[in-house]
Amino acid sequence: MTHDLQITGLTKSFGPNRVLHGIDLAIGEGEVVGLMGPNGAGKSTLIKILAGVHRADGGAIRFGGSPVADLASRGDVGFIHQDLGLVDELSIVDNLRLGEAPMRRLGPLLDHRRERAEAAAALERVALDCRPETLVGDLSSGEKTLVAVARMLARGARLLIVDEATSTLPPRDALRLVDALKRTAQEEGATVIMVSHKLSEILRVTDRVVVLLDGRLVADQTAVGLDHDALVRLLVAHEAEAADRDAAPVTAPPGEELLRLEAACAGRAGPVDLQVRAGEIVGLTGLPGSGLHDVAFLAHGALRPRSGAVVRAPGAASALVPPYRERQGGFDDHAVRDNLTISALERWRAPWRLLRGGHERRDAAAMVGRLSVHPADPDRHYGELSGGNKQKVVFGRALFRDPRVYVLCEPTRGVDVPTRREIYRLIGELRDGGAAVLVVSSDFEDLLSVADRMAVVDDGRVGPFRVPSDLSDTDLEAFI
Ligand SMILES: Nc1ncnc2c1ncn2[C@@H]1O[C@H](COP(=O)(O)OP(=O)(O)OP(=O)(O)O)[C@@H](O)[C@H]1O
Repeated sequence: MTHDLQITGLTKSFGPNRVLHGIDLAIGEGEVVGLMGPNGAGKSTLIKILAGVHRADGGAIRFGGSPVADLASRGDVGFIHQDLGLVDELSIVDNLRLGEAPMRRLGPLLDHRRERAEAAAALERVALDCRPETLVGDLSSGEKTLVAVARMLARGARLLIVDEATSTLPPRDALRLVDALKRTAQEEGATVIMVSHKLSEILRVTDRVVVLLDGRLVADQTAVGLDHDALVRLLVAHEAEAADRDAAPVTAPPGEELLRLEAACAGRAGPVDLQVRAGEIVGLTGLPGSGLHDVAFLAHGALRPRSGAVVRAPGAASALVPPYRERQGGFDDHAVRDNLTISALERWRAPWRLLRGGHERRDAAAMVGRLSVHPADPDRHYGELSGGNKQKVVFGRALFRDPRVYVLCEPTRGVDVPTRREIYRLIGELRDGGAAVLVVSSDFEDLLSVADRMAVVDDGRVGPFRVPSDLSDTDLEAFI
């Protein structure tokens, strides 16, 4: 059978909220299609309908010419989400075989040799140079994603649907993954649908770009000849502004020191020496496992130093945007408003400890507007927001605390292009308002856009600082 996918007139509402307005999309065998669009556009909802998590209200899905309700539990379709469904404590070969009948030689004798040989062949298909006996827990996040892809391919997947799997990966791992997907399409004729906000990935590997906006398909065009600016225009539907890298000029020299780490050690970080002054944005980048986020937790005070010291100027409070909004982000069953204001309730306290509910509501609504949270309804449950919109709420919560020190981990993870710019602008505003800002991001493009000086964290230590505008293309390649 063929493995082309045809979606016609697909609709979906959550309560009164229509999220997909009749999507028509046909994807041919062997195509690599980038599915893009702003936060809350309906991309994940579409993928979740294909995966059988949600049921469409109307429309039809045909796969290989036959009508299907969804593509769940089909061997020839593989879904890759951020949760890869791998078991860290098992080897690669055991993970590849998980849920399958063991290979046997004769009677009860197991054929481990054949299992290993097949695992090695599966790893070769995704260009992962690891021994099949390696424990999955010892792999980097990118390597784990490649194992998940290898498992799908080994089970006969011909259509791979990849939903923001690269947003938590460092650049080098993200490139390995998208290149592996491209190769399976080119060499094996597999079809790939890839949801991503990362323009460079989309431009690197896709044949075609499809854009969703407010639940409607607003653009569907070949990626051939598409460059960065044209893609941005397609996404933001207006003239591309100056390249992100040119943003945020330094306005005033930094002032007093607000945060200092002195040979501080905690978790995987240390010893770290670092100063951040008022009116300055300091950027740190690094690979997962480098201790990057532990430096952030130390700086914020979420990790106590086991040796050395973390010193903040008297009265200088700190706010943290944590790196993993799924686990550390917010309270799913509470309103967006509560999630925004919870860490700063003192702002709205009246005498006798009463909360000025009206002021709180008004300010939360203004923050929802300022960060373009979609839908713009502070009473909506946080758990109902799309991933990128959750990220905006977590950012807004830090802004409400209005501290003098900000520690922002992965501040743009999963956010769309216009919001990424808005967040860069806000970070610039914090600096210009006299805050000390530490941006900790495995996406070094964040730092190129906002940081006044930046360094790489490796093996828990902070390397030499560089000014982003002084970095040559060779320096940038070294970052990737
Ligand atoms: N379980 C749910 N209940 C109610 N509304 C929901 C639910 N899931 C999604 N929505 C709403 O559907 C809309 C589309 O969300 P979806 O997650 O599909 O967006 P997205 O394009 O994937 O965004 P992002 O880029 O931020 O991940 C949003 O307005 C979201 O609030």
